[in-house]
Amino acid sequence: MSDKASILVVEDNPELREALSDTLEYADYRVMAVDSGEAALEALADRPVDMVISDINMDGMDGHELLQQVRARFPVMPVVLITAFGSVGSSVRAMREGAVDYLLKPFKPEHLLATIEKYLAPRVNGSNDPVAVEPASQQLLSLARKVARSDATVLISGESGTGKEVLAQFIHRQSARADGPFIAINCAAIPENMLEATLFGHEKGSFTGAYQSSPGKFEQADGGTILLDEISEMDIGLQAKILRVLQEREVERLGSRKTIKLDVRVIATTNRDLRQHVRDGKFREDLYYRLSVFPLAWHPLRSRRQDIVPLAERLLDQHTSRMGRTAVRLDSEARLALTQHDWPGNVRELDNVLQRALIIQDGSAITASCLGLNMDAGQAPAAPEHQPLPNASVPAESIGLIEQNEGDADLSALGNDLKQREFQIILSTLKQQGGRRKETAEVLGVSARTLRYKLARMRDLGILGS
Ligand SMILES: Nc1ncnc2c1ncn2[C@@H]1O[C@H](COP(=O)(O)OP(=O)(O)OP(=O)(O)O)[C@@H](O)[C@H]1O
Repeated sequence: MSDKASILVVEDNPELREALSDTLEYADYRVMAVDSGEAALEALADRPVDMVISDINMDGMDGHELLQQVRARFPVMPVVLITAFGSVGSSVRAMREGAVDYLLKPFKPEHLLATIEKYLAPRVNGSNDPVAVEPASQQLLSLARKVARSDATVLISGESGTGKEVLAQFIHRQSARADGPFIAINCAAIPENMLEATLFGHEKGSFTGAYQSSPGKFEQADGGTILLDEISEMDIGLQAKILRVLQEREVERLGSRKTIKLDVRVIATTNRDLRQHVRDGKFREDLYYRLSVFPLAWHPLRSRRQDIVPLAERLLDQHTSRMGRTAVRLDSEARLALTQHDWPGNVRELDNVLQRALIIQDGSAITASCLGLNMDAGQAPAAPEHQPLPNASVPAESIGLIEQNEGDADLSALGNDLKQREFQIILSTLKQQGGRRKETAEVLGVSARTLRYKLARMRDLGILGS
């Protein structure tokens, strides 16, 4: 996958469009150029874009309206509007409506590039950064990026395997402490009687077996970040000591009276509802408030289905390159099966399923049957390889019926099963028609426009590649 940022240029003047595209391509951006607001929305539905640069004065949908539509669909997408010389009103309006900036015609290529650099988020598809395609995940990442710039304590919550540690590392890397250490400690994995010494360090002879002095994790993290993973599992007595460290920013090793000043950013994670834990008397309320200065929550994977396939592709890339194997892709039915599954074990479960699939798969593609997901109770079986041509009236009805529920983006809601079957029918018909959309629409008894819309939705969910 390319790591270049992708820019959508919207300009109805062909010469200017070409000049913009050339400048951007020359600067090593991936460029998509379209001539209208309507075409821009189609392009955005079709493939991932990092930034939109649009002219204001265009026939049909103008730049202001496009800005509104983009903001409604992709709230964190930076949009820069190009305004005509002298139209101060337009530029003010653009900023008020949420454009990150405007460019006044005529502008120099350097000015265009500097503006882009300023607003383009650091690439999130670098091999270590969290995958975030679902708008809610992108928002979380954008919040994380903002908080990274401060020294605020962060509490990351989320079910097990959602990516809390990945997010904590991301915050560290995005912070001014990036060159300092990142020290993670799993509070649930260390025996209770050892946790205190592990965190705070100890002096020689401070307890039986302490033959040498040793710094604790807090000291090791000095100048960097400490991650207190699964903090909810920490003994209530130790919680008081952590609170003191957070307040005083200093530690004392076990068996020592010397205080050691600390410069550490603290990130904690929990897969429990920490507030409930407080109500149950198992977690100190004062520590809870200290930690949750800036709370961030990962949704479970089943609530961010657009992340599933991109995550799967990232994980597959990582495994195949580690194994020295050539790249392996997911076929359409595998993508569908992945998107359908509810992932109670979140990304960790996804990773396990993919590793298992890599072992049993012997071609260059992973199919739905390699994943073994349809064996789970409650899952609709994946479409067979050669599904008979569906009766035209069935999908036509189902498409019409589902159309009424289009606003309902949560596939796990009622009607989920029907939608999944619809996707399977579209896929198998497309396959039978050799990918020809016109014929596929005819067989399904729907308009080309409806089919295009359905395919764009399937692409959004990662069921179809772009
Ligand atoms: N957004 C993401 N992008 C890339 N990889 C991810 C992402 N989220 C999770 N992973 C991968 O999934 C696995 C689980 O992630 P992680 O350990 O961060 O989860 P966790 O929420 O901290 O889990 P636990 O609560 O069980 O400790 C890791 O292998 C991680 O690399």
